[in-house]
Amino acid sequence: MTASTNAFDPIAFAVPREGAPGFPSTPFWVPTHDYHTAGEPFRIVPPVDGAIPAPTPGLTVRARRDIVAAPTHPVNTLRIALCQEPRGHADMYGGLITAPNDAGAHFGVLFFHKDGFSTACGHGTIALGFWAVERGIVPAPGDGTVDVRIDVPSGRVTARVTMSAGKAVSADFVNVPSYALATDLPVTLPDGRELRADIAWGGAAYAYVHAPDVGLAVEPRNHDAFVRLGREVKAAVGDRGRWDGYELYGVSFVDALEGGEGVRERNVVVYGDGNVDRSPTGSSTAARVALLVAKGQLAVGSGSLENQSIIATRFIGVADATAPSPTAFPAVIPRVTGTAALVGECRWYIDPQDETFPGFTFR
Ligand SMILES: O=C(O)[C@H]1NCC[C@@H]1O
Repeated sequence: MTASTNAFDPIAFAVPREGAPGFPSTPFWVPTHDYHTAGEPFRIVPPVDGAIPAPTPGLTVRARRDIVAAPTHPVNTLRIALCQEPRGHADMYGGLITAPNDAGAHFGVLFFHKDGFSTACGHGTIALGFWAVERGIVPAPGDGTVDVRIDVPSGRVTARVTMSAGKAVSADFVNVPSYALATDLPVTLPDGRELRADIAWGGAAYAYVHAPDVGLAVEPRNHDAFVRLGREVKAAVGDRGRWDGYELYGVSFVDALEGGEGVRERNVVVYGDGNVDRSPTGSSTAARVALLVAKGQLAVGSGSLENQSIIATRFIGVADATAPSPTAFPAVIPRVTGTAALVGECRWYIDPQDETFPGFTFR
């Protein structure tokens, strides 16, 4: 197998170009650094030469996202090749490192999953904090904290990495302003069942449903049922879940946990088209914090949300500050704490002549 590592530079493609070349017709290799955050995969595609690209004046990460999301765009084809089978699976997730909006951030990222490019990703931000200090992209002290500033489609976020004895041990995802969009919306499932949903924004819009209302415990054995219900709730919420030009991204099925300090919940988020988050979902935890503040169950600067995932990993969410709100509900700056870990370094061979190219999934 002979193929150049540098045959395809996806970052160079994430700019508007007249007559831009399409996807390469010959095979090439793509290196990735693969992490998990609370069990959720995060496949990082670093720049081909290792150096963070310089900003393109006037071109934001949000604009780059909208460019590469076009169905025939070569970076969209690369997303499918890296995310779907045979190199990934229906619940794979990752991020392609790109230029920041300006010199105020260390780098930008285009988040991707099996269905497209998302606007927000808390678990990915936490993984990127670990990646940036472990790769020396952002210098870190042996002990203490360091802020990794990252431009994402929803705005500028921070991964505040805590270091101990030279190792990254946890990271805070400090999000864009987050706020409730609606509470107690009636939702009718295809079988006629009536539910109530709250909607909130944490860089992406989420609907929150009580898991007991659909008769399911938030446990791995129920994941297929949650996939079906997630799709049904998303369709039933419809345009009522649209915000900032984007459709409802995910549905969180929430169960209250007994005892302990503060608010304790276990949830599973079904995002995109039926994708199951193994982590508690960072951006949804952030939106949930804002929702709990709106409902008087958390306060800015006091109290916390312990948010567990379907596999019982956890994030801790707090509201650090208030922010101007574009809705009738209060806006807050949420901070969500979790941990990530390297699981491998890969070198993927992409052959456009392969019979399964660019990829496939069963759902
Ligand atoms: O943690 C998060 O915010 C992301 N995890 C998968 C779905 C979301 O984008």
